[in-house]
Amino acid sequence: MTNASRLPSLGVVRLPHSQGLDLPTYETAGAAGMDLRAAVPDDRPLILLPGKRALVPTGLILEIPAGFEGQVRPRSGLASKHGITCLNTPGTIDSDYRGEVKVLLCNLGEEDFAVTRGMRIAQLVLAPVTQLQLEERALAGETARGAGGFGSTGTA
Ligand SMILES: O=c1ccn([C@H]2C[C@H](O)[C@@H](COP(=O)(O)OP(=O)(O)OP(=O)(O)O)O2)c(=O)[nH]1
Repeated sequence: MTNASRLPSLGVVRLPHSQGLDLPTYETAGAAGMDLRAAVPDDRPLILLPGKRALVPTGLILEIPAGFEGQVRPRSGLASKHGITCLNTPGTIDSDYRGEVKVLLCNLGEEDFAVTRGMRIAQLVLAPVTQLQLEERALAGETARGAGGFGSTGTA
């Protein structure tokens, strides 16, 4: 049995505008994220002006197994070379979401950036999530930290 066949499966549906594009892929054996591709038209790249944002279609619907989420994260190369990031990073893909996965790209660089068809624009990390039940209490239990936070332990 290979490693891949032991993994829980991630369902994927290709919408018409992503036909012909490669599915998201783990680029290396140990990659945490699979790269998501832009499903923009071949003849109409999306031009992202400096300081602007755009919801970029992937043309994919995912069926993430219950107990997991998808995190849409920026690619560090695009960020360091062009200032391209995901505005809402990490974007959350809920396991019960059945709409098209989109990537909220933002151009923090100084130059126009062209998003072309098939460009690997972000990465999807699947992660386990836990839901807990909220239980209202009159007082919070005591701890050594108490209400200290936001730098209360210093930096040295
Ligand atoms: O980068 C993202 C973030 C979210 N989504 C989709 C999947 C997610 O399950 C849904 C809702 O996302 P979220 O909960 O972050 O958005 P919201 O603003 O709280 O909207 P809602 O009221 O629909 O939950 O939108 C994306 O396609 N890309």
